[in-house]
Amino acid sequence: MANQANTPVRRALISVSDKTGIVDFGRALTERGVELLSTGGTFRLLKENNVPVTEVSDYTGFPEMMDGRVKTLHPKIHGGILGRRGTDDAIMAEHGINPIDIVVVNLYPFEDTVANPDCDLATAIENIDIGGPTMVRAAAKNHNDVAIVVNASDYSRVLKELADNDGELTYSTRFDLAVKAFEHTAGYDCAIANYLGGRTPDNDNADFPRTFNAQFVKVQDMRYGENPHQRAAFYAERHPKEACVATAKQLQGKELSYNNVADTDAALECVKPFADPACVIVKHANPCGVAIGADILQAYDLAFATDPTSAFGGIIAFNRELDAATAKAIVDRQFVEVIIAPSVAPEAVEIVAAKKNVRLLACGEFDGERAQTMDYKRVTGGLLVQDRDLGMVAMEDVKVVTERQPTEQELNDLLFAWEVAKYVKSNAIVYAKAGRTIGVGAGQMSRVYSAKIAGIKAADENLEVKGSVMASDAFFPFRDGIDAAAEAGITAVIQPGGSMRDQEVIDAANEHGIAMVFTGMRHFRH
Ligand SMILES: NC(=O)c1ncn([C@@H]2O[C@H](COP(=O)(O)O)[C@@H](O)[C@H]2O)c1NC=O
Repeated sequence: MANQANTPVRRALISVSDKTGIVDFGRALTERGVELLSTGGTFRLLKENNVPVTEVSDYTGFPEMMDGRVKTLHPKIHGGILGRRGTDDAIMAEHGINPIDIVVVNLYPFEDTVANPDCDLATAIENIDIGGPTMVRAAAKNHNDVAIVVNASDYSRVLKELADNDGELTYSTRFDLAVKAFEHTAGYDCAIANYLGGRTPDNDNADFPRTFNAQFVKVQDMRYGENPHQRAAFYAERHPKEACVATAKQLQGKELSYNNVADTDAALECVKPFADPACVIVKHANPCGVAIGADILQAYDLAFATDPTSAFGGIIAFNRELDAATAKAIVDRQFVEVIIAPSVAPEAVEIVAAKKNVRLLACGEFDGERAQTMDYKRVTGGLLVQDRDLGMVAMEDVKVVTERQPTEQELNDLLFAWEVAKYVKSNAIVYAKAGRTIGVGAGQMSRVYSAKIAGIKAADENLEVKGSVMASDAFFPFRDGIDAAAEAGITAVIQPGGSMRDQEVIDAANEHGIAMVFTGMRHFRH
């Protein structure tokens, strides 16, 4: 039966690696009359700061030994934590075990240790905390009577509650702290299993451990998933390494939906690599308009003009602060689900407020630097794990394979189109001219149809394909794609190359006077 009553805090065990705030917290506990027990380093720090404290070894009668491998692993400690008040009182008294009412522990910094490329196995193993998680789990299990604090950010909350409740903690706080504690040790064990599981005789592959252990933290429950009959929630990494939708600040608007999150991610990822002011408009995970400009207003106008039909209800991402003029252009012109930018000018916030449902997000600055994290894709019964596609060719990496060299303008447009194609679902064909998309063909099962669709869309919006360049996310298996491009007026092509029939494709380009470059890198996206 859960003990829903408040429980008094009379004795604390404090053993922390990260000693941030511990002196103040320990002192505040003693000022409430709480008796402190503490391990070597923590004990010394508290004592140096004149906080009354007893060393665990004095209490147990056993010294810390084996270079700290055994400090708190003693029945007088674990009995004091695990003993059920009211049930185990007699046995505790018989063995001189005093109840410990609050455990304050954070663990050896295993993840930080192994993040150092010079860390060897012996160092990693010494940084696997044993006594700490044992106490954390014991206290969390016995949350009926004991509180467990694993994070310095909870010190003030605990002190406030003790002050408000005459030195007692409520059941809901103890339960919440206990769940946090199990989440903490679960994450800790994930890191250990991943590290060691990438170094076994049968799996010497540090980046792909024998079991895949990950921890994500819930950001929000969602009304539904991709469709209304699917349940959904959004989870984030504990420490995302770059600006992203998971940590973006929502300044206004309705709650983000499942599809909003997915599409906002697609838009933000696509806009990040551009150095010039850029705008990406995404619909159903594909960019339907992308442009760079002198400023983001010009970029937005050009991106919108690619495909105003699809931009309706789209997601718009920028790589510069959203200013008032651009905000006004958007809200005056179109229905938009989400706008995301590194920051939003106060006047722009006011302008978007006129459309109260529009979700407005500020994700923080990004400078083109991307973290090499993993991408996951669920399949029935399994999980595909791969590097994020951060590969990108530079101007000097591309190889001209045709008789005609691309002009400087064509080369700039080719690289622009190539950058966009990377974020278009395969088969991806992008027509571009002067730093803007002219037509996007996405997600077709044959490359030639993606090219046809890019052309149809451009024609529908009265955009002239003639004089544009074309990017293809993978090689052309036959010359038909080049023939179709020539007919549409494409003057230059960028593609990975590598087809059995590359020569046939090059010959076709030469026949049409098209300049073609190979990147040697493919960008499928499914
Ligand atoms: N071995 C033990 O019995 C043990 N008991 C507590 N610890 C850890 O020792 C650290 C604190 O040590 P110190 O107070 O000596 O700086 C904490 O991270 C705590 O989780 C232990 N260390 C590792 O297992």
